[in-house]
Amino acid sequence: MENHLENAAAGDCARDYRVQQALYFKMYSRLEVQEWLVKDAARNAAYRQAIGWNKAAFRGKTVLDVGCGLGMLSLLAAAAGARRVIAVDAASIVEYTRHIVVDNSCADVITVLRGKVEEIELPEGIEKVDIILCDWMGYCLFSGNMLESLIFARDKWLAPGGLIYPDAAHLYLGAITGQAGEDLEQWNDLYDINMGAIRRRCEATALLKRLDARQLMSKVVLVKTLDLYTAPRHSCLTRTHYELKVTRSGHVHALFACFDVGMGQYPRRVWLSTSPHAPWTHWNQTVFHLRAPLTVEPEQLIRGVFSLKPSPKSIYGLEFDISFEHKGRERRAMGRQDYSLDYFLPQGL
Ligand SMILES: C[S@@+](CC[C@H](N)C(=O)[O-])C[C@H]1O[C@@H](n2cnc3c(N)ncnc32)[C@H](O)[C@@H]1O
Repeated sequence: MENHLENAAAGDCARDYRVQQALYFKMYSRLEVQEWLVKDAARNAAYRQAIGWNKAAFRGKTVLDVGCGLGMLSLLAAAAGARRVIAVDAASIVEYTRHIVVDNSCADVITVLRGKVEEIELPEGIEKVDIILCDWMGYCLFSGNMLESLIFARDKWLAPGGLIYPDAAHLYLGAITGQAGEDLEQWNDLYDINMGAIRRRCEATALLKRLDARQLMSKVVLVKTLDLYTAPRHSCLTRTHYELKVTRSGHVHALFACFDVGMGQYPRRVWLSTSPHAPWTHWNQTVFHLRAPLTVEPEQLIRGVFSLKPSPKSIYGLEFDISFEHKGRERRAMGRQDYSLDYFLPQGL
């Protein structure tokens, strides 16, 4: 009986996994989602520069574009002189990518394959690739779980000494104050209505927000570094102590995370940053609201442990466990909060 139940549960999991994956690729088949990416000016400028400034690395090379979408990175690689580009994506949008490739006179260089990178075969005669391009980063760097697909492709096909774009990533944590009306207090009395239920939801959700650099109350600190040449599977798992030094007096309403990725060879290396100081990207910043604000002064410390792991409920989501401690002039505050980040909800899809 127990076995039967276990098998049924395993069956449910597998079905749920397939449903989630189908929804994920359906989302990426929507034009507005791809449009959002190909119109993200800061993101595109970084890829354009990194590939365009490193033409020598691409000339005559075989390139694999993992999750090619509308093929922008493949086209940049072709323009940089790649001999052959294999563009792979499981979303149906790639039927348009085939036309884009033809319309840009690249059909002799770029081959578009529709399928999951974990399931496709490379075209005959290609055993290894010299370069892998992959825009794998999700919200808070790791949501979307695409890093696993990049690692799969790297281990299977990247030739010794081959290159990955981007090949390095850093995740940072900082403290912010809320803009007027943006802190959680607003939900207690919104036009005389108690919306405390939303407040409680916000306290348990990692929210995607476009922060203004003037909201920063501390410098950011590094909580994760990744070298994509060596990163093992499940690299998103993180548990690290952090220490934020406050830079000015006021109230800290939330912690936030942002990331950057590096690509290209020195001295023509390019960094794509999602910091509030950098130009806006579709990744925004990820905000972790505190239940109660901290009253802080310059040089004081907010310290604690930042933990991140894949969501047990969603292949593409993340869960965070963040503790903090702050010794203010008047009182000592300590706390620990859990947050989840669902891949689908933030885009409202
Ligand atoms: C963030 S988009 C990037 C699109 C494109 N590279 C660009 O830069 O505009 C990620 C793409 O990867 C695709 N993708 C994600 N995981 C994949 C996998 N395991 N196999 C094939 N395609 C995948 C998605 O369908 C989506 O189109």
